[in-house]
Amino acid sequence: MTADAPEPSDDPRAELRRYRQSIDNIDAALIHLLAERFKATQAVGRLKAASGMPPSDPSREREQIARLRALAEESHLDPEFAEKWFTFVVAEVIHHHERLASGGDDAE
Ligand SMILES: C=C(O[C@@H]1C=C(C(=O)O)C=C[C@H]1O)C(=O)O
Repeated sequence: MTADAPEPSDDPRAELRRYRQSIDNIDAALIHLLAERFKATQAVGRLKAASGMPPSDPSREREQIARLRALAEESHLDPEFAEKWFTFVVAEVIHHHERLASGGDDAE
């Protein structure tokens, strides 16, 4: 995905507004993507709870981190940031899985 820079203008406030429209669209897309990701991970959590699998899978996470760091480098995004983002999200996922494993519901 690329966000084209708005045409430079002699009205910096208008230029700022156009950048912010792109930022708002990107933030909305990220929220939708995260919601879909959590739907998928909640389904995994229910499957694991029903079949006695542990909430976390460190070897899978290591593979994901290696993949995401490589993707980040290709995309000129800081790989450290990509890993921090992933670790933050997975911690929340595992928290949900632990709740499901102890018989809790899967409300967010
Ligand atoms: C979703 C899973 O459970 C956990 C959460 C992961 C994730 O959010 O990507 C990855 C591995 C597991 O620690 C899974 O095992 O696939």
